[in-house]
Amino acid sequence: MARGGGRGETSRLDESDVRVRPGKGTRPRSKRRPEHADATAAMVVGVDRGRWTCAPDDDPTRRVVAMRARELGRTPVVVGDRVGLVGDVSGGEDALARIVRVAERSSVLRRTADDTDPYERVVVANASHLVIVTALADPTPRTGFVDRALVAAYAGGLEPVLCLTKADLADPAEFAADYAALDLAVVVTRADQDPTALREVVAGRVSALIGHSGVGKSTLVNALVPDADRAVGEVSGVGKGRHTSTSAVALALPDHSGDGAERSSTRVGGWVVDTPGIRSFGLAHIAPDDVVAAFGDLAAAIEECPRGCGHLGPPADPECALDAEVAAGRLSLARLDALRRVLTALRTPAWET
Ligand SMILES: Nc1nc2c(ncn2[C@@H]2O[C@H](COP(=O)(O)OP(=O)(O)OP(=O)(O)O)[C@@H](O)[C@H]2O)c(=O)[nH]1
Ligand SMILES: [Zn+2]
Repeated sequence: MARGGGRGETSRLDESDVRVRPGKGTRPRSKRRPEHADATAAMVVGVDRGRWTCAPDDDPTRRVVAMRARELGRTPVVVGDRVGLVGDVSGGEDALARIVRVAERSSVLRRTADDTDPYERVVVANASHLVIVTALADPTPRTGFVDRALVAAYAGGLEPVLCLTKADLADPAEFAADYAALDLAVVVTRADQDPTALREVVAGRVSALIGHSGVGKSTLVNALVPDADRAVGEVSGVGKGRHTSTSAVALALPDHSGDGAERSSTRVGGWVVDTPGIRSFGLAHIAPDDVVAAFGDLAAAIEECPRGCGHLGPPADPECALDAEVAAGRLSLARLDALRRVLTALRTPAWET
């Protein structure tokens, strides 16, 4: 399921503190895995100044604050990471546990400050879906942002979902049509109606939500997570909103499995990771092949492309094998056009989107 920066290589691709040279893999750090057979399995739900807040699998409604065990060195630990905890995992007021293990990641959502930033930063690990939130109006939707988010999702092993908000202000048909050929789930929401379709997307899994300021992401998060209390319409950087508006946090969805009495008080119905800090994605470290690889059937086709093919077709890539796929009737032109528009985002600086 993991694609691109997925399983098996993520442990060496995710170093947030280390300079990453494009095109040259960093050496895998020798993993000293301490024998903490009794470690408590948990998921990281928040990070704040050297303290990680974790939700143990045996009771994900409990919150355990932990530090990183010294033997992990500077191994990055981010929201969504699956960790092993030892020490005081009671979750009591002054309790402090230690993270002794970080599992390999099945997906990574990365951001950089901009495309020239030499640092890659993983902000969310192990999310299966990336919900790209865009308003249909107020603010005007930007395909550039969506395309860059799609690249980040495909390359990081997340399944993208397009969430079009403020449907009371504009018709979603035209904007959605731009993406229809990508086989991507599109959900449409408006604040005066329950986001039922989105609930179904996020139920029982870990999803990351991203979107520009003002698109209505907090409104959605509050609808999905009744006690989330995300500040709506607050200007970032002012008062109480400031702290909550900068770092990713995983919020537990109510558990709707089983009915009534059967429902357990120690279960959650999935997680949504709100990412207020992410406004853009640095794509400098992503190759066109990483994106195409996310489209299973096309991965084999591009093996016929010349070396270094950017898959954009003529004039940039006149010998791209994807054109032959269209000619042979194995790929629709609409799908190829949509894919190429996303690939173009790789070549477009963030400030032009
Ligand atoms: N007309 C309309 N307005 C909406 C809808 N959803 C949210 N809004 C309004 O849009 C504004 C921004 O909504 P937020 O939920 O704060 O948006 P956000 O994306 O979280 O923005 P930040 O808090 O800046 O990150 C608020 O004034 C909301 O009331 C909608 O479906 N329709
Ligand atoms: Zn090609």
